[in-house]
Amino acid sequence: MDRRDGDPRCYVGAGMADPVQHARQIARAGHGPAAVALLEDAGRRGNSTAFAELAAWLLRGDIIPRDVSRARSTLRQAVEIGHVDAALLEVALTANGTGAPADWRGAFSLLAVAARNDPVAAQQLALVRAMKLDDAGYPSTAFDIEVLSAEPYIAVCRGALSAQESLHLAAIANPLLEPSVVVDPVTRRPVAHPVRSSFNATIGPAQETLPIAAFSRRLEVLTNTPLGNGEPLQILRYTVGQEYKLHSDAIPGEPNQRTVTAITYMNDGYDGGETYFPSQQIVVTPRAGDILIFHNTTADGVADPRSRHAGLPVTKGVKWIATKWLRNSRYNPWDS
Ligand SMILES: O=C(O)CCC(=O)C(=O)O
Ligand SMILES: [Fe+2]
Repeated sequence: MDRRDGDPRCYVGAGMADPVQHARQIARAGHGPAAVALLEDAGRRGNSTAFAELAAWLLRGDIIPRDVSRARSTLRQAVEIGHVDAALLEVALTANGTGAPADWRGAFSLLAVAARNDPVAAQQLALVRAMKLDDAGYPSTAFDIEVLSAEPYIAVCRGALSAQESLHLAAIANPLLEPSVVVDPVTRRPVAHPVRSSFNATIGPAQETLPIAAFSRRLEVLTNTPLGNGEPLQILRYTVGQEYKLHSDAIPGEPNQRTVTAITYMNDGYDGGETYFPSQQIVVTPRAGDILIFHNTTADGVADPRSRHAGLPVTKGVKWIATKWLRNSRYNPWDS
């Protein structure tokens, strides 16, 4: 590597071919402000990827300090000069209220604009158009809920996710799948553990497409829990032999407890994989589109051992679910 690689003066205005690569190099060498200046300059010259890259840095906060409202304005600049992925990211942040209040109608309009040129955006728009929603993206029709147990509360809502919506969730999650982890009770950090042998993907706020944002609002209604209390959606995939052994979704000693869980069965046609609550002797057989909702804590907020549950081993085929853990109070999804 050239000795001068770390010196920003060698790059700014040096006319090198790919300003994004150069900005990354400069940033890695510890010259964040020079890297930002390089991206801004390239963006102003019409390089939409440079603006999109800068917006990503501002959102992540790893290279330069996080600044979500500046990320939003930088993203706007990237979209204005035609960056298609930035357009979808802008939709996600507009709908979930990152850097500005959540604005469903604004997000829908942005997606409609993006859909004119981008088939991926067009497909997402068609999915949202097929939903029955109000002006804020909430379901405009009621869902029937079948209560399986009053105490602890365990209930099922049948047919609450369409096959197209399920495919969309799987398509977004598939490239993000990695071995599942659990929260370490001592360090509170995610760690691999034999209790949970599935693969999973976290759909963070930057990956939350408009169909997924609508789905989150549906879960808010079904769980009677504010949207802002939800952790990012987890998509889990279990192959033969994989399982989630008996556990509580509540986290020991956590002040902002996981009070409610919503598990959406994305497919069926596999063997095994039932969700089992031993203390209630309840076995829920997964059916594509059904949503299982249960409370993990008692009314006074402590972990309820009666809602301990397991995802039994899959014995044939592949099981896909979407799990939403909802907290007692607001949860910052960027913490995940
Ligand atoms: O796979 C299942 O049926 C249970 C999943 C589960 O317990 C969870 O995601 O918290
Ligand atoms: Fe669980």
